[in-house]
Parts: sequence; structure tokens; C-alpha cells
Amino acid sequence: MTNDSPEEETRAPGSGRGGVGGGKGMTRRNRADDNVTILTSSMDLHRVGRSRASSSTDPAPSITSSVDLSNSLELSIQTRIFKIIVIGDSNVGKTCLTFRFTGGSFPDKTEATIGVDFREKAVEIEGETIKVQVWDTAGQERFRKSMVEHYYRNVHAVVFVYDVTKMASFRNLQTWIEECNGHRVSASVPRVLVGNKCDLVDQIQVPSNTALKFADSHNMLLFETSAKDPRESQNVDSIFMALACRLKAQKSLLYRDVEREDGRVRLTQQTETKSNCPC
Ligand SMILES: Nc1nc2c(ncn2[C@@H]2O[C@H](COP(=O)(O)OP(=O)(O)OP(=O)(O)O)[C@@H](O)[C@H]2O)c(=O)[nH]1
Repeated sequence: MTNDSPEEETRAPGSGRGGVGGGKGMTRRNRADDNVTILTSSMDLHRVGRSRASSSTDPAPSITSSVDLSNSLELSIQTRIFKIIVIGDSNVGKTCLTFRFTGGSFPDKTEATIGVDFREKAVEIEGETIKVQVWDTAGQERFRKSMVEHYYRNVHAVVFVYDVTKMASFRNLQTWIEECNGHRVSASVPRVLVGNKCDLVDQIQVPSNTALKFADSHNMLLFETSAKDPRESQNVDSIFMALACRLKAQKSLLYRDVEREDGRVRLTQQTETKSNCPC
């Protein structure tokens, strides 16, 4: 299935649908825009899943708790979720980048990702709270083969990562792009290129000009950054915020009007066309 537009939803990871206009031009070392506010720290989706599961086994809700449930359901319905996948060779720093964005720190120790890790962060863009759901995928073939379909299903945006100190990880980008295209990710789904580990200045193998040409030829934005260097943290945020802004700026299906009839929730579609997002 191709992806058409971001969609507001309340479902589990991977159930999103849609995508928006592709990248254009080049951006380097972008800084987060002042208009963009990060609302919460990271939230592990596994934890969310567990808490939802446990509430479903609770005793029958009292009147008060069902009101609470209705309110939280409405809030949840009104929050759009953007699914962004992070792909690239093993060891390029995908996990560290997602940690830096969702948790604001660099992990002391990482292990090879097996399958996928989900992390989520709520951000506010022009008054709307949006959940940016980051899928940190495994770079090693043996840890990804059974999951690949899930990565690409209903994805809203793709982040390709290479290691600026490893030319091979840059050359392999072509393979990652082909894999992405092979999974019917629409050309309209925005993609960005990230050169990570820029703090290792003495070891850089991939010149910026080479990366810029590659990004341009694939209609992608380029970010050169470091998940490790705290001075680069705003730049890491900019990767995901630029995508979120772009996704928000596009026409999207909104399920704004929540109506309840006979205890059921009815969702009414609306179309959003305007955006003042500066990104
Ligand atoms: N110097 C430096 N090291 C980094 C940076 N980002 C990640 N690393 C290190 O690179 C190694 C791999 O990082 P990960 O984030 O686990 O790499 P990955 O791409 O998620 O790897 P897989 O899970 O196998 O696909 C770790 O030792 C990190 O500490 C960075 O910006 N600078």
C-alpha cells in the first residue's frame, strides 16, 4: 500500500497511514525553530502498551472513571501520530539518534537493535500536539529480515543514516533506498539523509559535498550531526521536527469531531488545508 497522508489515530504502532510531499533542496545543520515546542520527554511505547493492557483488566469502571476514560479517549483521538522510521547500516548510530531526540541524552551503552525499538515523543507545532513515533530499526540483516514489512507499512517519513567516518555506510545508502522503494513507500513520503558522528572530526571519510550531491540527487534534506555531542542536540531535534512540520503542513485527514451515540464514539472526517508552519 502506498502512503497518502498523515492520519490522526489512536491505534498501536504500525497502524498509521499516509505520507506527504517529498523533500526538496538541501538543509545542513538546521536548528529547531522557535515556533516548535517539545512538550514531553520520551515515552517508551512498550510501557504505554502495558499500561493500556492493564487498564482493560481492571474491574468495571465507576461513573467517574468512565468520564475520565471518555476524556482521555477524546484527547487521544485528537492527537495525530507520525510514524518515522530510521534505517541504515548497523553501528551508524540510529539508536543513539533516536535516544537523543526522544530522551535528550546519549546512551552510555548500546547493543545491536533486534527487530525494532519504538520511541515516541509529543511535540507541539503551531498549537497542535503531535506524537512523533520513531521506529529505530535493526541494521544487521539477521535481526531485521522478519520485521522489514512492518517497518515500511504505513510509514509517514524515512530517515536514512550513515556514519561520516565510514564510507561503506554511505555507499550502502543506495541499497537502503532500494529496499525502501521495494516496499512500495510512495515517492511522496518525505525522506531525509543524516550523516552521524560528526564529532569524530579527525576520522571523517565522507566529504560534505559528496553527501550533499547524493542528497540532492535523491530530493532529500541533508543533516550532518552527532548524537553524542550535546551541543548538537538541537540539530538532532531538527531532523525529526523538520519532518513533523512538513507532515503537518500537508493536507491531512483529521478526525476532529468526536460524537458519542449510544455510548459509541463516531468519528467525523475533516480535511485540513492550511499551515503556517515555518519549516
Ligand atoms: N563518536 C560517536 N559515536 C556514536 C555516535 N552515535 C553513536 N555512536 C556510537 O556508535 C555505536 C553504535 O551506535 P548505535 O546507536 O547502537 O548504532 P545502530 O545504528 O543503532 O546499530 P544497530 O542497532 O546494530 O543497527 C555505539 O558505540 C555508539 O556509542 C556519535 O554521534 N558519535
